[in-house]
Amino acid sequence: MFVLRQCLTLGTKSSIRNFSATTNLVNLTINEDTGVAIMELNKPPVNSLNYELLEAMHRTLVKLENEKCPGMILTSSSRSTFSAGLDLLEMYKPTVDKARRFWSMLQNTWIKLYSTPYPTVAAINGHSPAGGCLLAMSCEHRIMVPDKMIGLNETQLGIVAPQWFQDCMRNIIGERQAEKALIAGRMFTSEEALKIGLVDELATDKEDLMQKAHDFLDEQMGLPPLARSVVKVGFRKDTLSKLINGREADIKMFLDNVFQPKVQESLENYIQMLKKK
Ligand SMILES: CCCCCCCCCCCCC/C=C/C(=O)SCCNC(=O)CCNC(=O)[C@H](O)C(C)(C)COP(=O)(O)OP(=O)(O)OC[C@H]1O[C@@H](n2cnc3c(N)ncnc32)[C@H](O)[C@@H]1OP(=O)(O)O
Repeated sequence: MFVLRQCLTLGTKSSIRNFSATTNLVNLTINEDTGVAIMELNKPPVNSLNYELLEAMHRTLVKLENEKCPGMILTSSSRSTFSAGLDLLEMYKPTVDKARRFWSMLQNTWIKLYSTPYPTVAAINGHSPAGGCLLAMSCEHRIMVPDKMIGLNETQLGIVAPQWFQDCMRNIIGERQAEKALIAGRMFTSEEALKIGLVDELATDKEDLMQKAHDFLDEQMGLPPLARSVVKVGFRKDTLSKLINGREADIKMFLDNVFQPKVQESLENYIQMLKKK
């Protein structure tokens, strides 16, 4: 069961309720006046997406949906990184059961995030490679601080971004740009990402980032919510249905590939390179 611990109630002009999932991997703050939720990933040092973080995100998204959240900002407690993407240790020499459970939770979390009826904005306050970029792309709007990197870099690691990761990118930056970016496993600076439309706005610093995120939500929350969400989900339904109808095949793709000696070798070299940095 999703147990939430109420940590603090601030009686300021805009009352804010702070919650922490029992794991503390996700900090959830809800503004009592506006209902806007801030979901802050909190798995130091780089918010790598392991099973536990994905599960905490999933539970938080279910809670927000049940409570008819009007808008959500996704951000990170790390100073350097929004999310370093999938936790490489989840894919390095896992058991079959562990790998299956991990991939299935990744699917669950993405389906929930991509299909929220309420508006979502990624306040990207740090690097956002691979699975981190997927999270950002799953929100409706992306705002990023300068001088950070974002993109689907899987090819550079000797692995392949799954079809639904690729579809998310194609939906945002178009066929040609996505093809070039995915083949190269290209990481974009914040400024380059703005130029190709991978992010929508740049912010000067964290404060400006959060202000811009709230401004976006204010605008969206002024629209009739049902009409807004029908249009949103209509745009996303093909991408969603492809995964929802092909979940088992997607898990099989992951299991078939992740245990390939070449993939394991690439992962091992990459993990070692990161540790030596
Ligand atoms: C032959 C092919 C056939 C087909 C194959 C198909 C395969 C299909 C299956 C696979 C599909 C999977 C899709 C994958 C998606 C992903 O998301 S993979 C993850 C990609 N992520 C990255 O490349 C990011 C790697 N990290 C970084 O670049 C940097 O860490 C950073 C994010 C830019 C932050 O830099 P900095 O602040 O300098 O921190 P660091 O010192 O580098 O790191 C701190 C510690 O964190 C560890 N770490 C970093 N990233 C990860 C990670 N993703 N997972 C686990 N751990 C990570 C890093 O090792 C450091 O650890 P310590 O040294 O122990 O402190």
